[in-house]
Amino acid sequence: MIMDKIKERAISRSPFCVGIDLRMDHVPAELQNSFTKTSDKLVAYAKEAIDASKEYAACYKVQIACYEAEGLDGMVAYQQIVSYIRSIGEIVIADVKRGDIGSTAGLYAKGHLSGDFEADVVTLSPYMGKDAISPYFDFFAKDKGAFVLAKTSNEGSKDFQDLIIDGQPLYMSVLQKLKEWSKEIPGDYKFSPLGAVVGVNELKDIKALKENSKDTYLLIPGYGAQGANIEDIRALIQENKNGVINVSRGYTAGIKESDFRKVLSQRAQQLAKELSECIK
Ligand SMILES: O=c1ccn([C@@H]2O[C@H](COP(=O)(O)O)[C@@H](O)[C@H]2O)c(=O)[nH]1
Repeated sequence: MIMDKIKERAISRSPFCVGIDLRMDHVPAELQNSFTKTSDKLVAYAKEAIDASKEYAACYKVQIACYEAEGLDGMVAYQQIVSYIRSIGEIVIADVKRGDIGSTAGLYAKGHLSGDFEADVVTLSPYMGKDAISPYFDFFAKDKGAFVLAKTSNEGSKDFQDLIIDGQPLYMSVLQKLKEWSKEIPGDYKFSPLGAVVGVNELKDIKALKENSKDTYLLIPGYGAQGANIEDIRALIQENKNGVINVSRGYTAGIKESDFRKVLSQRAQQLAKELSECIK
């Protein structure tokens, strides 16, 4: 199943989850000048970034906000980038952070796990509870999955996620619910298709967190641009190597050199090397 596939690639390549979070000012001059349409510029740079990293990537994560911000043409780029990643046999996480009542969740599930915008995995918010998550289960039989926000990497994660309820932080209850709900998901897998997003930037009770995320596959954001380091991530990932690490801006942003292909390739290689330390 999907999380096991991501794990296999994390082991055989590296645990680098390549973030394709492109802003227009990330696109190098050569590509800016070669195309007129925003979508063509974004897709051209995305393909360069994907091709330069595919040897090392466990999976890709595409942040939909980057493309929504560019309007209709941005969404054309989003669609082409997501389908390009799948067309070359790579795994794509749609970072869409959805969460709504069941009937609406079913539509989001259909929209992002099939059809024009088909990805392999989506990110979801658990705030609205089980009926906002369970409509995605129907797609898990088709080798799809979801990463549910448990403890996010931003400072504001403490506002709600750290609230002590029944003697433990709320994010711990999210992890426990994911384990409970996973028992209802049929299929032959080691890691449930229901994974969790856990950032290490604002973590306190790592021991309890590890206890509650033993059998859950993790998507770990926050490395580099947001300040998380290798040691923090090493302390979170367990012996069963239960996680991938996302880097977005640290890979694609701020390349001024005309030889941007070389820089992408160097960065991909370097990030893969660094991040591999987290699962040694
Ligand atoms: O807790 C979270 C959940 C999601 N994100 C997303 O991950 C990337 C991080 O980008 P960087 O440039 O590597 O900081 C971005 O798409 C966020 O929306 C997160 O950072 N933290």
